[in-house]
Parts: sequence; C-alpha cells; structure tokens
Amino acid sequence: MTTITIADDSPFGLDNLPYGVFSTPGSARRVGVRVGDVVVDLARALDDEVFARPSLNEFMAQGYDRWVAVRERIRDLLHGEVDDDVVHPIGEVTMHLPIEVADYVDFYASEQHATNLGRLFRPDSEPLLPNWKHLPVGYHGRAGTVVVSGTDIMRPCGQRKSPDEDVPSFGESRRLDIEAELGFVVGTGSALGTSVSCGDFARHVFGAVLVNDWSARDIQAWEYVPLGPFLGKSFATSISPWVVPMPALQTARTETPRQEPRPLPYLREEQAWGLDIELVVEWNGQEVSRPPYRDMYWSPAQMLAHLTANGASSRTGDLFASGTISGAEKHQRGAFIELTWGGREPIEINGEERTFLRDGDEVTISATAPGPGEARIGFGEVRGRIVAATNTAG
Ligand SMILES: O=C(O)/C=C/C(=O)CC(=O)CC(=O)O
Ligand SMILES: [Ca+2]
Ligand SMILES: [Mg+2]
Repeated sequence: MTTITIADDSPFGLDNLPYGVFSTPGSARRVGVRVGDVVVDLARALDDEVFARPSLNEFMAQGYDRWVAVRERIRDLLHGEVDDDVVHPIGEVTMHLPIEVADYVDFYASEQHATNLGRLFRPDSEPLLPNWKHLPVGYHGRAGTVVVSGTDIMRPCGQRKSPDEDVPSFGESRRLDIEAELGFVVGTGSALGTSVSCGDFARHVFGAVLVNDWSARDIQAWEYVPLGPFLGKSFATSISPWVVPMPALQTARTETPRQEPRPLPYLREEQAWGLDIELVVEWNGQEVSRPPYRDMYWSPAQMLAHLTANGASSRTGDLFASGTISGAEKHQRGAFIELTWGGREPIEINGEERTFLRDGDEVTISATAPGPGEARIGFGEVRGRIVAATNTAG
C-alpha cells in the first residue's frame, strides 16, 4: 500500500482531479485520474468496469449525480492508502484521446478575435458582422479528426489562391496557423426536439479541455464563401489529454463582459459567467502569447443553449470549442494570423523572423485556472508538431 503525496503547489491537487485515458506498455487503454505526478487507475482503484473502457464516454453517460459521487469517492480514496499497482508515474504512461468525439462544433466567441479576423479577411466591410452580438456564431467541424496532444500534424494540401494569382492551384498550405481555444465536453446529451437552457449547463457538460484548432489560412480564405470553414480546418484539431471536471472550475468563474444589446430570452442567464483562465502559447519553446479566456463575450452556457435552440439533439462525447481566444493586447492574440497581422508583421522566434508554421515547428498551449485558496487547477498542455505533407498530388 502507498500514500500518494501531492506537492502543495501542484496544479493537479485534490481540487482538480482531471480524467484521462491512459495505457502502460502491454496493457489496454483505461480511464485514470491525474493526481500530482501520478495517474491512478480507476478501474482497479474503484473496482468499476466503467473505467476499464478506452474512452470516458460510458462514464460520462451515467450523468451528473454519478459524476459528483465518483469525484467524492476519489477524494476519499486519495486521503488514505491505495494499492501500489493502481498508481503509475506520469512519465510511464501513454495518454490517449480521452473521449470518443461525437459531434464537434467550433464557436467564434471572442469579440477581439472576430474583429481582427474580420479586418484581415474582409478589409472592405465592417469587421464585426451584424449577427455577431445577437448569437454565438459557430460552425460544425469534423469530429473524426480530433486528435490527442502529441499527435503529429501533417501539413494539409488543398486549393489556394492568393489575391495576386488569377487561378487557384493545388498544393501544400503556405499559411498554416494555430487557434488557441478552450473546449467543452458534453457528458449527457439532450433529445431531438428539445433544447438545453443556460441553467441546465451543469447537468450536461462534464468538463473542459485545451484545444488547438489548426487552420490553413490560404485554403480557408479561398474556400469559405459562402458556407464557412471546411477543408482549411478539418484536417486536424488537437485537444489536451486531461478533461478537467466543471466543478474544478467553480473558483475560476467570472462575469462575461457586458452583453449589449441584451441577448434574446433563450440566451439570457441571471449572470452570464465566463472563466478566468489564461492560456500560454509557445512556438518552438518560446512564449508568444497569453490569451485570456475571461474576455470571451459569449458564455459556455450560452453556446450550448444556442447549439440546441433549434431542437438539434446533443450526445455524450460532443465537443464544442469556444473559438480562438484573443484579448485586446497584441501579446494576448490566440492565432499567428493576428499576431503577425496577416503575415505582414513577422515575430521573432529564437532569433528568426517568422509568420506561419514551417515543417518541424512545434506549438504548445497550456493553462491553469485559479482554484480554492492558493490552489491552481492545471489543464496540462496540448502540443503538436508539423510534419511535411505526403499527399501532395492534386
Ligand atoms: O472570420 C472568418 O472568416 C474566420 C474565422 C476563423 O477562422 C475563426 C474560427 O475558426 C472560429 C474561431 O476559432 O474563433
Ligand atoms: Ca477555431
Ligand atoms: Mg481544426
């Protein structure tokens, strides 16, 4: 038997307890909880088959009351001694995609990001389109290409046509970018023909992850009119391996910025809440940005309410991302297209002038949130390295 010791300043203390899917050499994938620098095997520790699965979905589908009960049981368990064979040092496990992603939706909830992209993509129009302050704009992404942190990202190929070219050509993206976002995981869905009200958010949403919504700006700019993002985004979306339970983010709650005009009734909350989470974006190990989630205009509850307002069902494993997180300051921008202003203002990375991603580049996004007292709630990181395209034949 062993007692798990957790450093006082660990972002994975008893107030966090994020869930993930891990394996050890020669063993099957299963659900674990991260505590300090170890992963606790929940299938064994709690003697419960629902955790002997290669994703969190079956557990998430058991619903809110079970999530609360299991969190309590894990806390009790960790206060005492546990069997040695349920504890694995973090360095000895492989982390996998934590959820079987059902549907994937990406919102556009940062006013600053939407304004910046409006200026860059549509320089001759008002940057913020007329609908933007009335509804959380979003699009349906590709669930099957959501990958776990650490997965290499192959540079996408596609049609692109720059303003100075007369005709499009097929080839490797020359403007490969990132988008630093927060994603929310639906634990229990809602039936077709019903909607999830803002107040019901907690009973449906299980937890949050970090997201990097890789984006090929040249493919995107040419293809997106009038139906929106398609192949410029669908080649890969990376998420962090640890799903931070929503109750762990209770202390991080903040008020959203003031919403004017007042949203329609189905988007009203007593007080729309956001999260005081600062992300850190590193490009080849150098910090380039600190996007602040607290500045996001639309709240997570409003996003889910909007997503289901037409009676569309939601399912266990649905992932909806916030959209790129950008603050008002330059060092708070969550995409390179904004940081380099469309590639016209390179930034210096390790002594070199850089605009978009090159093969071999690595991007890491990490974050912590304030917990109770002095505690920090860690998300860990979402990391990806660009590898050369191999499907280059158009
Ligand atoms: O304004 C546009 O045409 C495009 C916007 C984006 O690429 C952003 C997007 O994917 C949503 C987001 O991450 O905020
Ligand atoms: Ca995005
Ligand atoms: Mg994507």
